[in-house]
Amino acid sequence: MPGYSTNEWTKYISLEMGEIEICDVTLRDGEQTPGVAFTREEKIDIARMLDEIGIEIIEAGFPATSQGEKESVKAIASLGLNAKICCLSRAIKSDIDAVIDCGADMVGMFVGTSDLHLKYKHKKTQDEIIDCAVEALEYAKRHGLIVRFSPEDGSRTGLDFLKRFYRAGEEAGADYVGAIDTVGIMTPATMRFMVGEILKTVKLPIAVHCHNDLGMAVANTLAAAEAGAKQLHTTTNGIGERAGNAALEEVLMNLRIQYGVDKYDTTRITDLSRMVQKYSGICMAKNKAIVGDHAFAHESGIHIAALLENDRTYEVFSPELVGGKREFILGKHSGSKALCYMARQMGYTLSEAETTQVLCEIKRLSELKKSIRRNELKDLIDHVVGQKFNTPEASAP
Ligand SMILES: CC(=O)SCCNC(=O)CCNC(=O)[C@H](O)C(C)(C)COP(=O)(O)OP(=O)(O)OC[C@H]1O[C@@H](n2cnc3c(N)ncnc32)[C@H](O)[C@@H]1OP(=O)(O)O
Ligand SMILES: O=C(O)CCC(=O)C(=O)O
Repeated sequence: MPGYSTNEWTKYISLEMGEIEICDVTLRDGEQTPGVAFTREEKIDIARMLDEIGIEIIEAGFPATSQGEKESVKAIASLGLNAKICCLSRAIKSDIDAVIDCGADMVGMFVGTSDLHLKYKHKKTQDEIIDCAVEALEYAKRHGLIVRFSPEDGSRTGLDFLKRFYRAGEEAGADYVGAIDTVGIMTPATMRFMVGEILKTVKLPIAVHCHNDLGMAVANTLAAAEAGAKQLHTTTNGIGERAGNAALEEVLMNLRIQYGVDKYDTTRITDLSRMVQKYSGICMAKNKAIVGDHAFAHESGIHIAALLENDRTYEVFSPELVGGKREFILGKHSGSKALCYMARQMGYTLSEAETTQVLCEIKRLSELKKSIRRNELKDLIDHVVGQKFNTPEASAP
C-alpha cells in the first residue's frame, strides 16, 4: 500500500492551513523561461493534464504577447475543463481586451509598485500607478472577469504604499490581491508577516506568487499558505523566469504530507513532469525532488537492506504516489543484501562466496567510474560464478 510518513513535529507547532487552491502558471510564467515556447497542442496537453490532477486555476498565457498566444489561450478556454482559465495582463485596456477575446474567466492584472519599478519602468508616481491600475481593474470588472490585483515587485515595495494599493483594489472590486515576490527575495518568516499584514488590510483572498532566485520559492509559498494565503502559484518542474517559480510537484506533495491536503491526483505528477521536460526542453537534474530520475533511486547498502524490509525506512513517501518508480543501482556503496536481491530478480541465487566476489568486482568497477547496469551485472555474475545459468534471461536472445 503506497503511503508516506507523517511529520510528527507538526503536532508541537500546530501547523494550520485554511482553504487553498492552486493557480498553475506553467503556461505563462513557465513559458517565460528563456528559449521556451509551447505550441498550441503542447499547451493543450499540459492544460488537460493539470485539469486531470485537479488544479483549480490554469494561467493559460499572456494574450497580449502574440496572435499565437491568443489562439492557444482561446483553444484552452474552449476545452470545457473544470479548471478556471486565467490570463496575465498589464494595466492596459488592449491587454484586457485580448483576455476578454480569449474567453478566459480570470485576469491577473499587475503593475509594478516598488520604487525601482515606478521610477525605471512605469515612470509614474505612486498615485499615478494606483489610478492606472484601478482604471484597468474597473474595466476588467465591467467585462465580467474575475480580477486578481497584483503589485508586481510587491516584496520590494514599502508596506504603507502596499496597503494603500490593496485598499484601492478592494474598493474598486478586485476579487483577489497578490502577494508577489517577483525577484525571490523573501523568506518564510517575512512572507508570513507580509500575508498577515495584507489580511489586516483587506478582506480579499490572497494569491501568492514566489520566484526561486534564492531557492526559497516553495518554502515561501507554503509559509504564505500557513499565514492565510488561498491561491498558490506554481509551475511544473519549477520552470519560469530566471531560477523559476515554486515547483508544482513540490508544493502538492508538501500539501499532502505536511498539511493533509489530499484533493489532488498526485499520481499524474511524474507524467506531467516528463511532458513539460519534453515540450520545454528544460530537463530536470537527477536529484530534483519528487520528479528527478534519482528521487527514488538507491545505491547504499545500508539503505537498500532496510528498504527491502520496509519502504518507509529511507523514503518519505512511496514513488507510486507520484507515478514514479523505485530503483536500486549497484555501485561502490552497495552491500550484499542489495546484490542478492538484484541477482534474485534476475533468476540467480548466489552463495556467500560468490556474493563477496561479485560485490568486490562491483566496487572495483564503480571506483573506475564504470556503471553497473542490469546487463553488466548479469555478465559479471556469469563471469564470477564461472558458468552460464540456465535462466530465462540467460537464454533470451
Ligand atoms: C513579472 C512578470 O512576469 S511580468 C510578465 C512578463 N512577460 C512578458 O513580458 C512576456 C510577454 N511580453 C511581450 O510579448 C512584450 O513585452 C509585450 C507584447 C507585452 C509588450 O511589447 P512592447 O510593446 O514592444 O513593449 P516592451 O516589451 O518593449 O516594453 C514593455 C512596456 O510595457 C510597459 N509595462 C510593463 N508593465 C506594465 C504594466 N503592468 N502595466 C502597464 N504597462 C506596463 C512598460 O512600461 C513598457 O512600456 P513602454 O513601451 O511605454 O516603454
Ligand atoms: O501578478 C501576478 O500574478 C504575477 C506577476 C509575476 O509574474 C511576477 O511578478 O513575477
